[in-house]
Amino acid sequence: MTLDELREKIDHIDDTLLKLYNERMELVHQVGELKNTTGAPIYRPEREQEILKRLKEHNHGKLTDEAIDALFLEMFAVARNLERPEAIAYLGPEASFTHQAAESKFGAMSVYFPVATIKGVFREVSNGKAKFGVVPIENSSNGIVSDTINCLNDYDLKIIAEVVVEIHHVLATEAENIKDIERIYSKDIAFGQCQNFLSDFGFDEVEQIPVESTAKAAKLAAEDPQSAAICSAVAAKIYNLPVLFENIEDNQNNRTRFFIVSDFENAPSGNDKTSLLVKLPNKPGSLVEFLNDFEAANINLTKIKSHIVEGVSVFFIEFNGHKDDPKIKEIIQKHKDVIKVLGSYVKETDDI
Ligand SMILES: O=C(O)C(=O)C[C@]1(C(=O)O)C=C[C@@H](O)C=C1
Repeated sequence: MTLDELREKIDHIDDTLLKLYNERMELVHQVGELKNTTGAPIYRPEREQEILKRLKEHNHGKLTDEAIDALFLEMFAVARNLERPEAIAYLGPEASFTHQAAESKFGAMSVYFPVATIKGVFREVSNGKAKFGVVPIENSSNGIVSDTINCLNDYDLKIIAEVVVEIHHVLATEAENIKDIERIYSKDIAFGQCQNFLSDFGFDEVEQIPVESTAKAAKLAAEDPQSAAICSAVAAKIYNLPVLFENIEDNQNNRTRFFIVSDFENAPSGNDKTSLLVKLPNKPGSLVEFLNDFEAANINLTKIKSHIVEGVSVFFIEFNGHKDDPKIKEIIQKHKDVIKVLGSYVKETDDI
């Protein structure tokens, strides 16, 4: 076939796709009307998961699973906006990794606003200014984010989804030569994650200036030609800052996991994870006794971290399954005085 013939066929398929998209959105609109009369949540991660799973099973064409995710997640985001536009608060500033995490779930069409602190994100979702909040919970190199645990303890919001983002840093600068760089801006954690690069390239001697975020670092470096920023590629792009080195992090498998919080609970999807906070009495054996119940019920714990909340030792525990699964419900009921269920949500990852 000639190029013109191929393009003619593509045009025809695009017309059909457009018609089908509109037919789908017509139905979605009706779903939205139903939900808006009952007050049911618009975002149903477990339903989206079910659709994606079915499509991947039925797929015999050239599309990879990742391509199916990319195409359909964006379509779901458009659908949700049509049902009822809902704002998303994320730990800012713009172009932060949290912003990236938010966009990977809610697509390009949603209404986003950056909030300066994790507590602020929880506050804006609690007071209804945003329907969803996106906050980091842990990084593969730096561990758990205490502020997020504290807020999960203090606020009455639920974790409704998790997202994992691969963290890659770049060194971006207006300077033409490495020798001209007199200062490097970044977030303290990012400096920590790029130690090998900094010493291998002789930046040990260069002044390192910690700022609130890697996005802010990019902004400052764009205004100061004798400086550089350690930041994300997205932040460098936003501030028009040329990238000198890519992937400068020590651990090339550096990932951050984020939680999406909101004011509703998910129904089971068949592939869920649950997060809990447990405040156990300070007596020997109380943790073992608690964990034995999980073992006896054959529930696979995926995480257990101790943490201090307001001077009291608590455990942040995660396991496979949904809080309404009968065996899990029983354990939660048995320990209800010491447990706070933070949420059950579609499991996206095992290893962070
Ligand atoms: O099935 C629903 O509850 C819908 O709102 C429709 C739909 C979709 O586009 O298929 C949109 C948003 C939800 O997150 C899940 C699915």
